[in-house]
Amino acid sequence: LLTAVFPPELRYVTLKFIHRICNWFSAYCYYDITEIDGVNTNELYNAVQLYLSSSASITGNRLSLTRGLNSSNITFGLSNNDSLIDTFNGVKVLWEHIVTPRNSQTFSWRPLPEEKRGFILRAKKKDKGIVLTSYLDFVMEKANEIRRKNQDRLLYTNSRGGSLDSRGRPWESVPFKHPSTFATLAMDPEKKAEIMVDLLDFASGESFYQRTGRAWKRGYLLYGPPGTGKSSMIAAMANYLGYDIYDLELTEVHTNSELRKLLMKTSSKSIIVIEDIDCSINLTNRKNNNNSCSGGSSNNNSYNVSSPPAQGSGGEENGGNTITLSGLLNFTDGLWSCCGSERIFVFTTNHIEKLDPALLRSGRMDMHIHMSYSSFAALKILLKNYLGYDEDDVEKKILEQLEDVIEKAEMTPADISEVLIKNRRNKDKAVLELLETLRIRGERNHHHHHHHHNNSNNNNAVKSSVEDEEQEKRALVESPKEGVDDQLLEAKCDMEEKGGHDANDDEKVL
Ligand SMILES: Nc1ncnc2c1ncn2[C@@H]1O[C@H](COP(=O)(O)OP(=O)(O)OP(=O)(O)O)[C@@H](O)[C@H]1O
Ligand SMILES: [Mg+2]
Repeated sequence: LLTAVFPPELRYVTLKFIHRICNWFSAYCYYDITEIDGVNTNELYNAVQLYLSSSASITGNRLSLTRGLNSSNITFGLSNNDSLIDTFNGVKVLWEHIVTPRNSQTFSWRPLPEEKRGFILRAKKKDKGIVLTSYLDFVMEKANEIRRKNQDRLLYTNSRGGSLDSRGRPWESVPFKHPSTFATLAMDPEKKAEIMVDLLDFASGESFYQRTGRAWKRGYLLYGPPGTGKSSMIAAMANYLGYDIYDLELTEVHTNSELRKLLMKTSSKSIIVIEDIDCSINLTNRKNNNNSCSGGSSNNNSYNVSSPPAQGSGGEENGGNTITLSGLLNFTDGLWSCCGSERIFVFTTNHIEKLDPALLRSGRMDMHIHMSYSSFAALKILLKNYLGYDEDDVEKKILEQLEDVIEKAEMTPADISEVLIKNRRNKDKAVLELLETLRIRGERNHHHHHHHHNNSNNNNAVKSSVEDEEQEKRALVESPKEGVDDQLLEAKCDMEEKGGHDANDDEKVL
C-alpha cells in the first residue's frame, strides 16, 4: 500500500511519521540496552543479564540455563528473542532479549561478537520515572549482589614484592575457598553475634556513613595467642559478607608510596588484612619520625649512615624496608584510604601490648576483638564441628567435668581440635581424651601460676563468679574507648613518655 501511494523518496519519512504517531498513542515506552555500546561493553547489559538470572520475581516459560566451571549453582537467562515479565513495586515491565546477526560491513577496531545482542525494556509511560531511576538502580544493585554470591571470593597477595604482573597489577589473586564461617568458629556466642551485627551494620550502612560524613570503612584488631582463630575469623568475615581479601605482606612493601599504590589498586567490598602486625615489620615511631622530617636533619642519625638519602615522601630514610608507622596510619586513615569504599581493615597480633599506642588509639581500629583460649561455649561448638555432638550427646557428668576444667586448661581451639581430629573415629574416646588433656593442662597451669604471681588479667585463667564472667565478656568485645585496652594504652603511653627522651629511641620496634 505504502509503495503505491507514496513515491520512494517520501516513504522513509512517512514511515517514520507513522511510527511517531503510533508511539504517541502507545501507552509504552521502550529502552534499548545493547551489549556493546560503541566501543565499550555496556555495564548495564551484563547487570540485566545477571539480574534476570535471579529467580524470585521472574516469570517466563523459556529460559536458557548455564553453569560456569567451578561454580556451584545454575543460572538461567532469557533465550534468544524471548521475553519475560518482571514486577517492581507494583510496576510491570517486560524484558525482551534480542539477538540479531551483525552486519559484516560494520567496521570496528576490535573484533566484535558475531551477533548483536541487547535487551529491550518495555514499560508503561506513566511508570517511566520509577523505571529510569529506582528500577534500574535496583537491577544494578541486585546484579552486584548476585555476582558476589556466585563468584568465588578472591584472595589477593602482594607477595611478588614491588613487581607488577603482565597487566600492571601489584596484587596477585587466587580463588579463595576457606571453609571457615561464623557457624564453625568456636567462640562465645554473644561475642560472635556482636561481631556479626557489627559487620552487617557496616555493610548496610552506606547512608549512615554518608550522613555522618565518615569514610565508609571499619577497622578490626584481632589479638590473642596463636591458634585461637584469628585467621579463621578473617575468613569467616569474608565468607559472611562476600568480600574479597587482600592479604598485605608488609615485609614485601618497601616504601610508603608503594603502600599507597597497593591501596589504590584494591577494590571496594574488600577486607584488607595485615597479619602479625607486631612482627611483620619494624615501624618507626610516628612522633619521632615527624620530628626528623621537619627538622631536616634526619640523615644525621647513626642508623642512616649507610642508607641512601631520603627521597620522595618523608620517612623513607632508613633503607630496605622503609615503611613507617606514619605511612601505615595514612594507609588506614588518610585521604587515600577513601579511594573506593566499603572497606574493612583487619590487623592481627599475638602481642597487643607491643603495639604502638598510635595504632590502638580510639577511632583508629573501631573494634578490638580478643580471641581467647577456648571457653566452655567455644568447646561445645568444637564438639559439634568435629564430632557432630550436640550438648545432650555427651554424658551429663562428663559435660560438667569438661566445664569445670576448660577455663583452667587454657587450651586454644587449635589445640582442642587437634585432640578431636585425632580421635574422630571413636567419639566417646575423643571426649574422654580431651577431658584428660584438659585436666593435665589445668594442673600444669595451676603449678605455673603458683610459681609466677597469679596473673588474673591473663585471659580466662581464673573465672569463678558471675562478676568475673561479666567483666570478661566486656573485655572480649569492646570498643577501644573502654576497658582493658585503655589501661593498656595508658601504660604504653606512660612507657613511651619515659622512653621518649632517649636519643636512641628514634627507631621504635613494634
Ligand atoms: N575459634 C576457632 N574456631 C574454630 N577453629 C579454630 C578456632 N581457632 C583455631 N581453630 C583451628 O585451628 C587452626 C588454626 O587457627 P588460626 O590459623 O585461625 O589461628 P590464628 O589465631 O590465626 O593463629 P596465629 O596467631 O598463629 O596466626 C585453624 O585451622 C582452625 O581449624
Ligand atoms: Mg593466623
